[in-house]
Amino acid sequence: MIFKRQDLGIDLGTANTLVYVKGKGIVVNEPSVVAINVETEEVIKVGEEAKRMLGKTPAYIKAIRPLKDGVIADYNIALAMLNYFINRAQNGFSLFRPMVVVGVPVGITEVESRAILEAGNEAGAKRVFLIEEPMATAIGANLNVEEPSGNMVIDIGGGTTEIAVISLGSLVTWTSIRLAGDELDESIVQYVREIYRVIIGERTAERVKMEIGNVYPDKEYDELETYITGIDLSTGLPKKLILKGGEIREALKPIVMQIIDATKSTIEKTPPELVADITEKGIVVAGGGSLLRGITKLISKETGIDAIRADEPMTCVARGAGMVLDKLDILSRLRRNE
Ligand SMILES: Nc1ncnc2c1ncn2[C@@H]1O[C@H](COP(=O)(O)OP(=O)(O)OP(=O)(O)O)[C@@H](O)[C@H]1O
Repeated sequence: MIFKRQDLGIDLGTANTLVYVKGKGIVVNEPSVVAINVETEEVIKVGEEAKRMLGKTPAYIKAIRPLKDGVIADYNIALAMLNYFINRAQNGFSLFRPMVVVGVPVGITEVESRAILEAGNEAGAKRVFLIEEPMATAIGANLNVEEPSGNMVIDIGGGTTEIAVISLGSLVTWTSIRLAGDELDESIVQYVREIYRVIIGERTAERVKMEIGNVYPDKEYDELETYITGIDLSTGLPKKLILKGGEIREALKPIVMQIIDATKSTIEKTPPELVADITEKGIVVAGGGSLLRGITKLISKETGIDAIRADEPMTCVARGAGMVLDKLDILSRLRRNE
């Protein structure tokens, strides 16, 4: 039993859900996947164990990702997942209902934000606040978002890429595109199908991206390689292949260049004084996509502004969402349930 209220910051992500507890740090960091029994609708597994089942379930079990493009796609499953993670974060029963701050994409609609507010409430939160992901990222990356000076962040997640310039505690310019890690995986699936006539699943594609994915021309990256096994389209039988870093860079390029274009257009919309600040401080890159080899170099080359990967780039949103509970000025401006 817990006798003190424990407020939470949550990154309810398309790929991963993280929960930050004030004073304790990140206490939940698991894939946003739920396995259910389709006959009884009972939840079988949540998180890592459910992710291992993706693409490998018998007919009566379904492994579901309840978020798509950063928003709830399946309300009941998302609620079950949120419930489970909030309970885990609180380590069992608590006497007090927590205040919860959830990171959400900037481009979220009214209906989409209401779904998250309601799910948070039903999952036991006393009050739910929604913070725009780039703002949470910036706070989590320890940028001084309240000063009258431009700070630029790019958060490349699983479902969305969020780009924003922040000054005086608010977003000044931003772009949110529904193109991120999932689409990078999909481009690897397509590449292998087109070039080798072999079908692979999304989990294999994600592994390839993590092991040899790269976006900046470099001999060292060209030489990276990994093995995959897929199904040969012409025989219907398994086929082993070796994939090389150079070809994966080409496969990822169309998506990555759209992220670069969105970054450039955000800079173009930004007032010159703030661009001058950003040029001095650099662009902070976070989210799982910031781990792609060469991404900061590519952003620097394409924009002419230094890009730096945030420390612990995959936990920035959850940490920032938790830390904003102490920033009353910003907290008071966030969307919340009444
Ligand atoms: N080493 C790596 N190289 C490239 N991509 C990676 C690496 N590690 C993780 N990723 C990718 O990062 C993505 C997940 O990032 P993150 O957890 O920041 O997203 P999310 O918060 O769940 O998504 P969103 O913000 O879009 O809702 C996945 O697509 C994953 O494949």
